[in-house]
Amino acid sequence: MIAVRGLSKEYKDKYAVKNLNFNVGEGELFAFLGPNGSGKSTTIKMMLGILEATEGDVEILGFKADVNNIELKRQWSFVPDTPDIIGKLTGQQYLNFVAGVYKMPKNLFNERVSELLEWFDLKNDLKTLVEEYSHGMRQKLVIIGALMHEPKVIFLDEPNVGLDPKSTRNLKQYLREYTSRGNTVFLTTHTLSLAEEIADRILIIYKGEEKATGTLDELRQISGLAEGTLEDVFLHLTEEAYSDVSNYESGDTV
Ligand SMILES: Nc1ncnc2c1ncn2[C@@H]1O[C@H](COP(=O)(O)OP(=O)(O)OP(=O)(O)O)[C@@H](O)[C@H]1O
Repeated sequence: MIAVRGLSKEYKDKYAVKNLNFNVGEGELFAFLGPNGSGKSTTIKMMLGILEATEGDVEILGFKADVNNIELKRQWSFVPDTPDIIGKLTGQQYLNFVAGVYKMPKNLFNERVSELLEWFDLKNDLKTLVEEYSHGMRQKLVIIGALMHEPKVIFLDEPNVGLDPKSTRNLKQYLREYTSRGNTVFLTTHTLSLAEEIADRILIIYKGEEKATGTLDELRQISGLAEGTLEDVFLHLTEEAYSDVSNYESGDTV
């Protein structure tokens, strides 16, 4: 479903992402984790064809990533880390607009949207202007818009930011059911418990480079923490990122 080969991005003389290689299979929920600034957003943007790679290739559903490939775009969608929607639309108008872009038949649209509105508890807010929505409500509306045409592949960049506990739980359950129907999820999150709960495989990126990839059990083996949580494993594998703080001595200027 997704194949990434030798993917790199260089800014001036610094690599934001260096030589990433991985595959994500049909029906797989793949979590892409890393500390702040490790290269996650840069990688997603290159995977979607929004940002040009310095080196390497990405294939989604067998096609080279290209935002202008409309046929391919109907088969994937993207939930960005900030839910920017035109505020002057109501929730219903936004969903109608997205359905038009994806050319969804009306009865399929009605069926899917009412199901998703139940899942994400937004059905009483559709007549409200988006500019009056809270952050979490906007996030849920973007998620519904991205899921309603049931794309074969969905990319979610920190989708749970701003969601309340019930919505986060519903999102987790929905994504599991979604992959059980053969669809593929590519997820970034800083909420390691969420990834631990639902991911089939996990890639940890650090300073632009792959640190480890595998199931949680495989990551435990790689890190030598047989009983560790994903948080233990993650902090161990990205130790330098956190131990930098302990190198600070009083009297140092920052
Ligand atoms: N336009 C740019 N010009 C120069 N450097 C950039 C640019 N965009 C990103 N970077 C650098 O690339 C690196 C990776 O950034 P990126 O946004 O991909 O990280 P991230 O893992 O998504 O971080 P976060 O978890 O904070 O969202 C960082 O060092 C960042 O400063």
